[in-house]
Amino acid sequence: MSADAPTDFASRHRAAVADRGRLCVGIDPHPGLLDAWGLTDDVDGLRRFAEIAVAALAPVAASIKPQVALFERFGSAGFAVLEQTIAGIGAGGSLVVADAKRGDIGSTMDAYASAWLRDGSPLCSDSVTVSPYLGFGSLDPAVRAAQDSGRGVFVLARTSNPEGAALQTAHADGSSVAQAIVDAAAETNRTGPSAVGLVVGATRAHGLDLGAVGGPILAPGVGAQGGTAADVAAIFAGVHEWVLPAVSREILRHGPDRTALSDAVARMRDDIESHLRG
Ligand SMILES: O=c1ccn([C@@H]2O[C@H](COP(=O)(O)O)[C@@H](O)[C@H]2O)c(=O)[nH]1
Repeated sequence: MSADAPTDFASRHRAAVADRGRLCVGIDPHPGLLDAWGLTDDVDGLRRFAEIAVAALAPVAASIKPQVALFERFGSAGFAVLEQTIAGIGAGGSLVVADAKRGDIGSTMDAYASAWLRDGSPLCSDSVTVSPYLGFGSLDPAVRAAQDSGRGVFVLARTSNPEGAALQTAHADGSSVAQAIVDAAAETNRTGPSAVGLVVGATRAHGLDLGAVGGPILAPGVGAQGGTAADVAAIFAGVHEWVLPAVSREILRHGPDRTALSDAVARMRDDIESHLRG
């Protein structure tokens, strides 16, 4: 790294967590949540939902994860709201995890890297979720863009949904598919700026050796999917310094009242911190 290279993503993540605690709050504007917040299931409702969520969450959460699919369902107007949401999260002091789960051949992956990780793009975020199932090496353009800019990628390794197990726990060359992804992430972080995080669900034991990863581990599945703070502590024993639990519906159900939303963040964060320290 040159002297003027940006701070790497892992360091930025650690600073955010030291300041605000280990929690990534999702902005997932599901139709049912729009309704529960008294909003219409259209782009006006989406915009209002996102504005309220950003105002309540961005000043308090270490990271915020907009679920891209729930903006994308409104087409270009939804993407315009997503752009405003990403800008608002950054202005509020949270790191943005764009949950877009992108993955393609390398040449196309380069375009995804430009969209989500390069300066000047209206969707540019601090990090983006990516799928390694076209081969870990296909992610290289995104990894390089992240390394060059102090941004990050979160690579799906062992997802929180039950359907993931058949593929991710399959064995090849003496290792599970998920472990091979973890090892590739660890090697990438060992040999360059630490820009690669993992997605490992907090819903069940993963059976992975995560000790060498050297980057944040985004752990969705707490709350609506059944995972608890105690599960996070148990499932991620040995890597507590890196785990970043991700919670969407369990926080958002407290809206639209902003104080209730930010109080829910504080309760969840404190519950997780007390289990991880205990
Ligand atoms: O393995 C994964 C990867 C991503 N997700 C995403 O996280 C949130 C979870 O929402 P909850 O309301 O807290 O259940 C959602 O955006 C998923 O797409 C995941 O759940 N599992």
